Amino acid sequence: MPERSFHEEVQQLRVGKGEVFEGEGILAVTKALLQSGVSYVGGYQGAPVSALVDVLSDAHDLLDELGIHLETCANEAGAAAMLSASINYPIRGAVTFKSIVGTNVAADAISNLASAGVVGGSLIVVGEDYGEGSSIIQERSHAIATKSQIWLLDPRPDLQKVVDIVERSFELSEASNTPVMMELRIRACHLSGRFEASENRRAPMSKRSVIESPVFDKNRISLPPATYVQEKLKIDVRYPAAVDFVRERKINEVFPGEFNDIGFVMQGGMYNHVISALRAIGLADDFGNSRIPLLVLNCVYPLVPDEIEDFCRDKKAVLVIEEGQPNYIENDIKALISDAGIGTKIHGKNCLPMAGEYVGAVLIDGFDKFLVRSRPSGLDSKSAAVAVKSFQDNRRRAAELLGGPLPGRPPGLCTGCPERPVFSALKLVQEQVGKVHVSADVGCHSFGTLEPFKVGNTILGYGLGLASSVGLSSMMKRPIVSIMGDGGFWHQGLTTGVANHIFNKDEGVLVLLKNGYASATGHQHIPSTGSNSRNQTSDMDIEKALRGVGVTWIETVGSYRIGRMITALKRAILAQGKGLRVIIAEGECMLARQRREKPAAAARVKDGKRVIRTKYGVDETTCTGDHSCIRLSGCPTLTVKSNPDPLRRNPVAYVNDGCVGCGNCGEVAHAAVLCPSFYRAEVIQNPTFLDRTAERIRGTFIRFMQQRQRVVA
Ligand SMILES: O=C(O)C(=O)Cc1c[nH]c2ccccc12
Repeated sequence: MPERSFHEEVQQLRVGKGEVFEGEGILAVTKALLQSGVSYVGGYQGAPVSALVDVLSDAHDLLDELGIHLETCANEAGAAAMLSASINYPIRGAVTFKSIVGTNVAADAISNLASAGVVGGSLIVVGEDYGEGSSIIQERSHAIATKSQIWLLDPRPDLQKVVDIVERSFELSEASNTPVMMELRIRACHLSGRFEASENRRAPMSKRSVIESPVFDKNRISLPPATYVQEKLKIDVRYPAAVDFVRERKINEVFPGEFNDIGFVMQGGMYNHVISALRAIGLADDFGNSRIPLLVLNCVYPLVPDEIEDFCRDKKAVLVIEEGQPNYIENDIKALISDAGIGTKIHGKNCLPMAGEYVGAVLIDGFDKFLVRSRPSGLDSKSAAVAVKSFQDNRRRAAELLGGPLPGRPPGLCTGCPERPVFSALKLVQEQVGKVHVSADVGCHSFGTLEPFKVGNTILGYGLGLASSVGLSSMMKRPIVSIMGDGGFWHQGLTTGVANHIFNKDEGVLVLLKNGYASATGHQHIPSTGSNSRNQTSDMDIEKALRGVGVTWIETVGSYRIGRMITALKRAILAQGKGLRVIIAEGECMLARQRREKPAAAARVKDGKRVIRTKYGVDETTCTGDHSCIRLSGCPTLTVKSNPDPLRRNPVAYVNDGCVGCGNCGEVAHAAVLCPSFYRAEVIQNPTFLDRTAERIRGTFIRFMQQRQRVVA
């Protein structure tokens, strides 16, 4: 089961016309898709739109009733390719994935789709994973839209607006025969709110109302000479049609203010941040009314020239608020204003930083710079400056009180994670065979590159650990050890990594971490889970797939068996000349396992049944306080506490109550011949008569021995 279940929330997707829908951004998007009459939906999970894929999966009964096909895709390329259904047929569809990395994976299909053009509305909902909460490369989706000439919507984060923009997207797509992309930033995906719903619409063509005969149109094939015509169509027909639609349907919004000789033009997605920053310096009220006129671009590509000109014409200065780089929108607006012969001074990245998320404090600094440069009439520049200064003083004071920067908190593996012992083993085996280059991959295991393991020299993309090793492997003295999760394996790694490695007869070691899910994105099911998102069993198996493409050297080791893992790694590393050696490290994701087992154990305890929980601990009198166990583990429950011995000052290691009893700390201590201070305890709830009797006997014996010790002492 994925990390979050939306079984209750999806009931709201049935609400009808005039009813109020309350919930999260991603649920609102789903409802808007149903109201738009889509025939098919799909996607590949990734922050911040993982939960959108989960919502669609949890809503599969309703989707079925409406005749909507749902596909949980192998990767983003597969998801984008689904939109081909709308090239020849007037059917609407939507797919979702994260950007920018997911959009990169999808780029081939997006280019082909954009060139062929569509007759049915096609929407790509991208999670714009940019800024301080992001997990990936800092790039924008804007370039993807402009280079393929597909339209980019960036709705103001308000659920009614988001729903409206989804519905308009399909109309825009159909009016301009072009797929549309809608970017949702991290915070917008998880924004809660309400909107007035309308009825879900059944599509005229769907799996409940099938297409009688296929359409063939050679002009829709992406091959020359059609591709030459398609490029001309993009420029001469589709682009102007999109501009007209955006203008006529008033996709962008103007909010008047009182200081009319200045204004802000912003990406729609920036609106909430801008308003709260303005409010903090007294330039917006508590209801979100700005005193500075605003042009909010819910469509950031294409721009509507006359809208921009009309907004700017009577103003002496305008600030463009555009997050990330390069400053595409600002440069386009400068060109438009210059071509129109308008004298307005356009500011942007000269006041705001070129890179990084525009959080409140960043915006306030930028507004300050803009107001100083533009000197709007009627605004008491002193009062704004005073507000800005008091805000900046507070920040400075907070920094002083902290006395220094806060310690960094790199992400790490969860308590009991089956990947931790594998990284401990990889660290330990290098003491025996020498240092190896480790080619890391995307997934939870990418945290193996950070403290305390620091195992992993490069990361090149999802499922690309093995593929990225082959440029270097023939030049390395020792084999490269590549890492791949089962998520990455099915997303990309089987073909680009494994098959290609065998085909080229490359040398190397692959450690395949099989935890059963796409864990980092929220435990979505993958072929090696054993069932799909609808819980239909699947009989797909990594080992069979490996053998199918010609891998013969395969060893499966339980993830927590560090001694065995070291032996297997050593064997694989030393088997030079044997091609690809694969070690499958098998151990279910502990987070998923705990989510399943904890409620079951709690229910058994409640029923009065006997339940045993294993917990590890450190004998504080034996611990020397050198903390080598912590350096080889990084388990969040393995921490320190004051040394109870008044003669020793080093804090001792300590296992807190979060321990799930995976046994890694003890195994590591044993494999590394570290120290004998780890013990394993069994915590018995609802003990039986036998348990109590055994406990009494043990207690009596221990007390007897302790008394003897005191006598001897
Ligand atoms: O969900 C995330 O944060 C990820 O980075 C995972 C991910 C999903 N699709 C991808 C495509 C390329 C690289 C990473 C991912």
